[in-house]
Order: sequence, then C-alpha cells, then structure tokens
Amino acid sequence: MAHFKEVSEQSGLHPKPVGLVLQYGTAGFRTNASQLDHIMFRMGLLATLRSKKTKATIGVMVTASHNPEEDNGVKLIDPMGEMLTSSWEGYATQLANTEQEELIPALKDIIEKEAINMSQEANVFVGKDTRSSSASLSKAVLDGVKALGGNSKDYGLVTTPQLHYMVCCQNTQGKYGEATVEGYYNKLSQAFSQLAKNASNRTDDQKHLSVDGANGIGAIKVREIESHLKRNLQLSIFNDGSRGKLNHQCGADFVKVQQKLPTGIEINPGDRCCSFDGDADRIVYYYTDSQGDFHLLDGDKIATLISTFLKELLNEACLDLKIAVVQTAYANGSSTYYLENTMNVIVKCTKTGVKHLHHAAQEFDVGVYFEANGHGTVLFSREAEEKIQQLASDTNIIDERKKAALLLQNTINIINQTVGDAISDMLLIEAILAIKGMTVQQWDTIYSDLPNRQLKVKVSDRRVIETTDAERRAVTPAGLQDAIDGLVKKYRQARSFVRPSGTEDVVRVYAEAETQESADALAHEVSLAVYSLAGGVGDEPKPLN
Ligand SMILES: CC(=O)N[C@H]1[C@@H](OP(=O)(O)O)O[C@H](CO)[C@@H](O)[C@@H]1O
Ligand SMILES: [Mg+2]
Repeated sequence: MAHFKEVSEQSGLHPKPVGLVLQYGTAGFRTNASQLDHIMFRMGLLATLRSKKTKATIGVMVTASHNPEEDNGVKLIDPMGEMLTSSWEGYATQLANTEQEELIPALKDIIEKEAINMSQEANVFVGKDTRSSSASLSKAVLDGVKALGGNSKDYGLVTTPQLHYMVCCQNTQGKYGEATVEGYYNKLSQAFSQLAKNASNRTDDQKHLSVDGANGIGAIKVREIESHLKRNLQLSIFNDGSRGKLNHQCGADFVKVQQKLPTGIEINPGDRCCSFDGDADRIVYYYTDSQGDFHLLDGDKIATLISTFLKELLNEACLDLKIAVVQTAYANGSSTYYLENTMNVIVKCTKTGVKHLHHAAQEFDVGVYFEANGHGTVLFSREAEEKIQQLASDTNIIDERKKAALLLQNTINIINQTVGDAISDMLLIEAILAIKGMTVQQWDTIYSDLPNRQLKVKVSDRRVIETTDAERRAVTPAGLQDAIDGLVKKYRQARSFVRPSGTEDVVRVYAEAETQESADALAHEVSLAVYSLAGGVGDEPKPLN
C-alpha cells in the first residue's frame, strides 16, 4: 500500500538501537538526545496518522523542557492545541519500541485499530527549542511526516506554547488567532496594551521586570515580543543564551526546587523577577528583601493572584459563572487553605502532569490551573466566553459592569488557553499587578507558604510505588504509607507524600511542615522509608544539614 515502501526505506536512515525501550511519559519522550533519532522519525509517522484520523493539523514539539542540554524529547499536540489524548500514548510507546523489521506491521496495526483512511490528507506543524540536538531531531520528525505522505510546516525555533497556539489557530480557521509567531505577538501585546490602560500612572520602576530566560528559547521569544509592548513593560533579560548553558543553575525548575536565585541575574532588593523554563511553558516569580532573603512566588501564588482578579471581575460584571482552581498534591497547603477558606473558590486536586489539570479545569466555566512549579493557564468555557463577549459589546450598559466585562475580554485574549505559557502568564501577571497597583511584596503577603522540601530517592524500580487519591497516598509497597503517616504525626502542620516521577528515574518525596527544619527532617525521614521499603539503590539518603 501507498507509502509503506518509503517508510521502510527511510526508517533505515533512522535506525532504532536494538533493545532500547522508552515510554511516552508525563510529557512525551525524554532522554539523552543520542537515543532519540528513531523516536523522532516515528513520532513524525504517528503525528501523520493522528492528523489523518482527526482530519486536523497536529503539532510535534522537539524539546526536553527543563532537562539538561544533553537531553531532548518530543511532545505531540492534538487539534485544539491540547496534549495528545492519552488513548494514543500507548501507540506512541508501541511505535517507539518496535524493532526495525516490525515497524510496518506496527503502523498497520494502528491504522486498522483506528480505522484510519490513508487517503485522507495530513498536516503536521513542527517546532523546536534551542538545544544543539534539536535541529537534526526535528529534521527526523519532518522525514517521518514526509515518508507517510503528510504535509508539514516547520516553525523552527518556537516555545512549546507558541506551537500549541499555532495548532489551535490553524484548526479553528483563525478564530483563535493567526497561526504565525507575529500573530501571536500581536494578539497578546494588544490585549496587554488594553489592560495596561486601566493602570494608573506607573513609574518606569514599576514597569520594570527582570527575566531569567534559562538560556533557552524563552529568552529569544520574550525579546521579540518586547518590541510590541510599546514600553508598557520594561524588561531586563538575563540568561539569554549568549553565554550560559541551558537550564544550568538557572530557569524556573532550578529556582523552584532550590528555592534560590538563578546564577547570571543581577538584581537589587525588592526588584520583581521571573524565571522561565527551557521551553517557556513554566514561570515563577521572586524577589530578595533588604536582608538578602529570597522570596519565591510559585505556581500556587500565581493561581491565587489570577483567580482573585478573575473572581473580582466576575462579581463586578454580575456574571454568574463558576470559577475553580485546579492544583496537584505539590500545591502548598497554605495556598489550598487560602483558596478554599478565604476566597471561597472550589479547589480540585489532580495527579501530576498538565494533561490531568487541563481536563479537570475544562469542567468549570472558568478553570484556573497551575502546578506548583509554575506551569498553568486559565480555561474559559464557550458559554463563559459568550456571556463575557455579549456584556462587553452591549451598547446599552456603560458602567462598572461593562468595564469589568471589557477587562475580562482582554484577559481572555492575553491568555494562551491551549497550555501553560510563560510569556502569556507573565503578561497577565504584570497586567494584574499594574491594574491593582500591587507590588510583588504585597502579592507575596496574600498568604505565607508552609516551609517545604522536595527530594529524590533512587530505587531499582520506581514502579513498585503505586499511589491513589491524586497521588497523595501510596498503596504499595506494603507498609510505606503507614510509615509516612507515622512520621508526619511527629511534626506540626505537616504533610508528606511520595510518587514515582514520570520524567526521571527517581521517586519524588515532598514534605511540608510548620518550620523549614521540620520540613527538611520529615522529607529526610520519608526518604529513608522509601529507601528501605521500596528498594533504594546507592548510598542511603543523607540528612540535609
Ligand atoms: C514535582 C514536579 O514538578 N513534577 C513535574 C515533572 O513531572 P514528574 O512526573 O514529577 O517527573 O515534570 C512534568 C513535566 O514537565 C511536570 O508536569 C511535573 O509537574
Ligand atoms: Mg517546560
């Protein structure tokens, strides 16, 4: 049949190392770049099949996000700009692990199971981050698409959320926006300018933000959008890739996990700063105080700021729309308490991984979702968008209600609803702070984080840990959860859980408690329990201090 001969020949140029097995994990495939050429070619094939199946454009992003420069990875993007549906993740894993000679039968199997019409046209958008391996790996994706007779468009260097945006624009025939990087900048920057008009006179200092670009794609793209912002926002960009190494001692993941400033940034006490991750789908804020102490405003603080802003606007607009915040087990206990008890919003907890949060957020009129690490966005239901649109364009009302509706309308336009987006989130946060006349310190005092600690434990097979209750409790191995419960009881305001990582070969341990000493001690003791009950390898975990 058509193209199989071509696939067979071409796949020989992208051979699979015999015996290599990889999984489509929390965020696609991710490992050392040297092992990924065949994966990329095959994901080009799979994206082509997915496009034929959905009769829509599919995206393929080559990136390993916050991983070190030597790694790479690939994520597939479904028609509305969301992550690949989980029912196809199995196919991705199958194709990835099939030995060379079984590739065509494996493809035919998917075609048959999904009843794919092979004469249907296929279109695939491809993007890549700044890793040195990304150029040849994205070429392998393009080869895969071509081999199966699909059309492709190579966007070259883009952030992950930009590619999600392009896919959504394309499949909504431009209703979501124009499927170009310029179109993306125009939509976001125009919405930002509109929102900024609602801020009272701001000094240059207040308009200033320091950005740590993680030496990655985000630095390039934030510089590009800066020129569209007409000095409504004044950026100093550090770690722009001209000297430092990608994600090395910098970027959102480093700042969140280490709870300290990235290297390569020069700031004064009180300056508002943010860090992107390696593919610019995450953002965290921070500042240092006059004592030099570091203060982090993570995804939880961002979710609180945004949901407060939206709830106030919905009230002012007298719109009866249900707003909810979606978090994971990593959300700081103080944030959950504040959202539920002070703000009175619905809070949902899902498993780790953006696809879970995204789906949960879709169930509400307005769903704000953020992982504590700074990956998140806001989703508006079609009904919510329509109600807001209607009120904003109602010529009979000229009052506070309409003003709120117009603010909501521009907020919708500034947000990338397809996926978490560091640039879009940054603009929204900057607009909210400007409109509310709020400093980063004032934002920080909305609630105080419980001190917390995240650790990793190496075990021989992390799958021995199975969890339940949105990963907050371990079901296996026997005795582990009882041990954790016993340890948690020793500390005040304490909570701890463990889960196998979906992106690294480790078990993650999280603990929070009334003091940093307690959180550190609890995290260490839980690590020891994991080490002894779940097959720890290497040296026993050492205390932090
Ligand atoms: C604790 C943590 O931050 N985990 C991250 C990390 O997943 P793990 O499954 O924990 O490795 O990478 C994911 C993909 O970027 C992200 O969605 C998630 O939040
Ligand atoms: Mg990322």
